[in-house]
Amino acid sequence: MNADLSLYLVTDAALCGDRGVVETVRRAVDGGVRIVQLRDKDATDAETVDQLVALSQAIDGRALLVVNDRLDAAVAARERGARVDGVHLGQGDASVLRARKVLGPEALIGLTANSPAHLDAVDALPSGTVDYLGVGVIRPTTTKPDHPAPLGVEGFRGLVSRSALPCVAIGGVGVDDTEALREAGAAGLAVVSALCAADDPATTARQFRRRWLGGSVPRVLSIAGSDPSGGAGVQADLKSIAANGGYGMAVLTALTAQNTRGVRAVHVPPVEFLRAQLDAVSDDIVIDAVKIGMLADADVIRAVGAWLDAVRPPVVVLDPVMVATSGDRLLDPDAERALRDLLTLSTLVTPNLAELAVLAGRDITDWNDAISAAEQLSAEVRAAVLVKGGHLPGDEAPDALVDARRELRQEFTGPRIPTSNTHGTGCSLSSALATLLARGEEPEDAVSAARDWLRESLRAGDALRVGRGHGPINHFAGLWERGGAETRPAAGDVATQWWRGIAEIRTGIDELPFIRALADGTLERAPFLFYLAQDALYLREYARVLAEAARLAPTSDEQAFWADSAHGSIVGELELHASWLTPAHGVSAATFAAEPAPATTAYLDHLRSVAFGGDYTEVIAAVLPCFWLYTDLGRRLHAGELGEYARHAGHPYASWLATYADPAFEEATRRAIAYVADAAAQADPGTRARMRRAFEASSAHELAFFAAPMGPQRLR
Ligand SMILES: Nc1ncnc2c1ncn2[C@@H]1O[C@H](COP(=O)(O)OP(=O)(O)OP(=O)(O)O)[C@@H](O)[C@H]1O
Ligand SMILES: Cc1ncc(CO)c(N)n1
Ligand SMILES: [Mg+2]
Repeated sequence: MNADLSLYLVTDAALCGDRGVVETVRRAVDGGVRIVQLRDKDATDAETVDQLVALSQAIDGRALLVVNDRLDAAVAARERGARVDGVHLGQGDASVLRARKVLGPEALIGLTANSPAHLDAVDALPSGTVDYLGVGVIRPTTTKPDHPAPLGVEGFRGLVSRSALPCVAIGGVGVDDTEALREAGAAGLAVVSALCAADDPATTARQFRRRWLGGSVPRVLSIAGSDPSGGAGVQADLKSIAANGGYGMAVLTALTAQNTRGVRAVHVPPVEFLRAQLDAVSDDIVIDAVKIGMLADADVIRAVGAWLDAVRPPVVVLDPVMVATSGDRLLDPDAERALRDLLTLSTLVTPNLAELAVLAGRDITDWNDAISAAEQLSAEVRAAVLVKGGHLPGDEAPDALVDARRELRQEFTGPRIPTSNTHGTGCSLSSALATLLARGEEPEDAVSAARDWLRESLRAGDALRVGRGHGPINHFAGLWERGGAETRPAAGDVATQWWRGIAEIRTGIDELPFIRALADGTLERAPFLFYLAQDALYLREYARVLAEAARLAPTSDEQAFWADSAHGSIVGELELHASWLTPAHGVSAATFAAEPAPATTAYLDHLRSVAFGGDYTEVIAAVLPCFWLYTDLGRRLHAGELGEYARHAGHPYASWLATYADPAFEEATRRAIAYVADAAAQADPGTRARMRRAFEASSAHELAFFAAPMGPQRLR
């Protein structure tokens, strides 16, 4: 069996807690877990059968399901209609020979092995008895009380090198072990605590996936029609996949005779030949994502559906191509109905407005309508839906990502690019998304990165001069414009873009009563003290996050810089206490040692969750607004831009104002911006999108933090 063992979840009911095993598994599979092992030593056989039935429903074929030890329960669950793919057996459990006999040649059978003697015993079995080995434990772990001495990565490497079978590393495996274990020869990571006890198993699973695939190239298959003019169909898909860093493959559903002005003819090869293409790819190659485009007719749809059901790639992006940009129908009405069944096998569906109306079975008259139709469709087919606003009238080209299961509803807006060269935008977008999702990007980040890339490609389309109708986009604009293999934006452009992106937040800060009163000298003592006390609480924790940035820094310059900044924050915190806790100010220690306000807690939670994720680039993006917004505000206050009185020597808080207009602080901010912008410019598009999200979230928290001293919370 050509199973993808890369991310293997082993359940532990106690660690799943109130969320329960079923919900934990559902979310972990959403995030890219490829194989689930039900392991519950305390459950009775009858309970195990019930759990297998429930898990099989939650997994819904998206990952493999095996059970630890309980061969009879596996058989009984199969009799009740559950899809149980196999068993994992320990050295002391039922014989693997018996398991193979009972479950059949297609079943997945795993065996625990943690010594050379175990490996020799496996070698002595008839070939085809065992599919993979679980080798561990890697580190000491509490989830297996009777575990043997930990192997560590080197012990694992030694055992794996002697094994002819794929080996999954198990026992105390955390996200930070990913690269070392992959490099040591692991076929996958078996994870218990890190996933079962995660806040959100989907996010953690994606983290594992990103790290596992880090540096490697995702293998992305397009199942679509051919457009000989090269702007749409598999031709566009292969270009998009390549432009977004994937290895592209293509299975043809249909050949069209079309150009930039329209479709002249369609030829659909026999469906047996489609099946032969699909099997040829999946029999040999692990597929990280599938993009589905034009499907021609109901037979083709059913063949693709059956193949998907058997292979279950981790990411399926379905672009329900029904009508070409030229207006030509690309699917017959019978097939439009069959298509709905395929949606339930998808991760993400990307209809344009007309397609969404057909799929949701209702009229769509405006953008709000479109979003609610997308929500309805998402709930019905249990997939995320990206509704595309490319065909809306007006100056905006919005898209909206909705996922009813996650109650997610996020809009992406941007000015419409003035061009008629939009042939194949839908194909290109969906393949870019498949590629980014295959790398484990969060769906929101994938959409944001794919849109940035698409917009750049749309802007460069006119210069291609292909055809006299709706011409194609330039998929490689980013690559070619900057010469050679350089696909990266300039650091300066990143900084400008990010700063512009928070313009509304900056204006919001300027307009706060607190800032206005600070600028014109009318700020009262109570809100100012409230602010300072919260700031002292904030700075202490902020220093810890800066220290984490120092810990993760790739160069000693950066390490020293963040460590200095951490030091500066602690000193700042102490100075705040020292300068205001004086009889002259009449402030008691009790007033100053206030409880954190909700805005403070929210900001710190955000910073800590980014720091806990352990990605240097995101941590420095998250700490940047605290430098940048303060320097900017300090400079403008000092220059009297927000009110003349801020310059007055008699300003009640003059000494405090001076600290933020300090040239040394300004220099630190300049360096922080440079480190973050350089890192973002060099990062892959997904990382860049995550960095930007962390930056924007911190900026929004800054606004809320400044609002708190005079906000409704405070006045309550
Ligand atoms: N002129 C434009 N400016 C900016 N973005 C655009 C423009 N036209 C389309 N887009 C974007 O292109 C993507 C495809 O949207 P569209 O609604 O055109 O899909 P589609 O009709 O499926 O495309 P296709 O005709 O290629 O099948 C969306 O992200 C949309 O926002
Ligand atoms: C082959 C093919 N697939 C999709 C589209 C949608 O643009 C097209 N025009 N041609
Ligand atoms: Mg389309």
